Amino acid sequence: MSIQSTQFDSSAVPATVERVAETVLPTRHGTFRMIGYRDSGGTEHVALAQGIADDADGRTTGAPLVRVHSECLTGDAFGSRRCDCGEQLEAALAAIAEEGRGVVVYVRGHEGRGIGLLAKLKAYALQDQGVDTVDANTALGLPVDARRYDQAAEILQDLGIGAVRLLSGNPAKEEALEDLGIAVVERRNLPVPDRAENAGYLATKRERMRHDAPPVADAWESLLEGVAPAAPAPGEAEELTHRYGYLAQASGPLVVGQLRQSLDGFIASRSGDAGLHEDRGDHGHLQRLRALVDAVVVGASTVLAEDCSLAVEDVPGRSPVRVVLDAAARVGVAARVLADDGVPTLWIVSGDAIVPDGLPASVEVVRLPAEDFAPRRVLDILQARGLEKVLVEGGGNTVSRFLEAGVLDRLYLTTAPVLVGDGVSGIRFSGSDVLAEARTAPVRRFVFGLDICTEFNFAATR
Ligand SMILES: Nc1nc2c(ncn2[C@@H]2O[C@H](COP(=O)(O)OP(=O)(O)OP(=O)(O)O)[C@@H](O)[C@H]2O)c(=O)[nH]1
Ligand SMILES: [Zn+2]
Repeated sequence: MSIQSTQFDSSAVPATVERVAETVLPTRHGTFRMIGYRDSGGTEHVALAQGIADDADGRTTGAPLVRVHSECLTGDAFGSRRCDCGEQLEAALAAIAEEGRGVVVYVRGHEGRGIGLLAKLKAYALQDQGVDTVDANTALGLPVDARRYDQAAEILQDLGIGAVRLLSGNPAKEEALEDLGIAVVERRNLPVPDRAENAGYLATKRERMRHDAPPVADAWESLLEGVAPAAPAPGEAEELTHRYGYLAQASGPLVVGQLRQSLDGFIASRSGDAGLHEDRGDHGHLQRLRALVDAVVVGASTVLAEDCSLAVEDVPGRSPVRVVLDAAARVGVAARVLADDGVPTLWIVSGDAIVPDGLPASVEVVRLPAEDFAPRRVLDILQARGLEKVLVEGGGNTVSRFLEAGVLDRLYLTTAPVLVGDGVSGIRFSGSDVLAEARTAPVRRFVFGLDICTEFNFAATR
């Protein structure tokens, strides 16, 4: 059953609003005019406005952004994730501040779609037992939606607004305002991601209350914003969410290692020829890892062998801060990791290493005692700079040192389908005489072209 319209006949009792107070409200989205109203039933409402009532007669030109926001104590004040109200309110204030123009009409008395706070909590209790939001109201003998919009319309009229671009996913709001004489020239959904906790509620709003379906969000863009889509589309979106969701959403320190080596465990030939990495099946995977971390760590030998830039290429995303571990300062000024390309670099060298003059301002030289290049120490330096998510990218020696020090939360060990026989080692560490002590952890396995990647989840073993 689809609920076709609000069930309250708003023409029955006019809700005359009276302007009672006006002040300013500085918020994290900038300063708003705040205008307080009381309706004839005694309910108090507020409007937060920027840049309106701009013509000589105090009328508002054009059609500003307007959010008619239904009071929701749990979502707006407590940040509840049962609904999306709090995030919609934030997004509306942000959108208005960005245009420098618009209004949020905050409608009190709309709590619980007009049934009140405690009735909403009772409805939540029923939903905890599996009833959806529509049937929960009905089971309580209450209307599915009892909201009226005449106060909001009157407030808009008081602010000289006759036409709006409405920030809402609810067509019933648009219809109600149109009926009350406000022209809705456009209606758009606020870009608020679905959360695992509110996915069911939002799905019911869409299926049974005519709310707009969300725009098909680009899963990768959401991951870059630190949100794993709750219901990614099957295919690539689902794969990326499954593979990188933990990394995108992590808050706090997280250290990921990656290394690509030949099937027999080498990263280059005896003479240092690293040609096996020119055409890597896991190229996209490496780029995505870089895009999701704050900093990427490499050893000097890798920089000397490959002159890599460590930048994010071929996928959307920001390049991480580069961290070059180079006790003897062997990397030359011409190296791409030291280039002035908009990406900061921490060049970690020993106390007495000689560093050339004329480094770009984007390169910070950090000096450590030569005997103190321990992975833990390096991570502390990064953390002190707010670089929490770290990718240890190479080479074999560096990744092995971080592995042996027990600081890797995950390791992506990728094997290329070649046998090198003898050469520069990939993962090597002191190990144990007892095979039962061999390093292991829960694993996931990914196929990237002809490469096979094994992800060790060491964090899960701690
Ligand atoms: N009765 C009831 N009310 C709810 C529930 N979840 C949220 N609400 C209330 O619903 C109101 C917001 O309505 P929504 O349907 O989420 O959204 P909308 O305002 O119609 O549409 P948008 O403009 O897109 O936000 C707020 O007053 C909330 O308190 C619920 O499970 N039951
Ligand atoms: Zn809510």
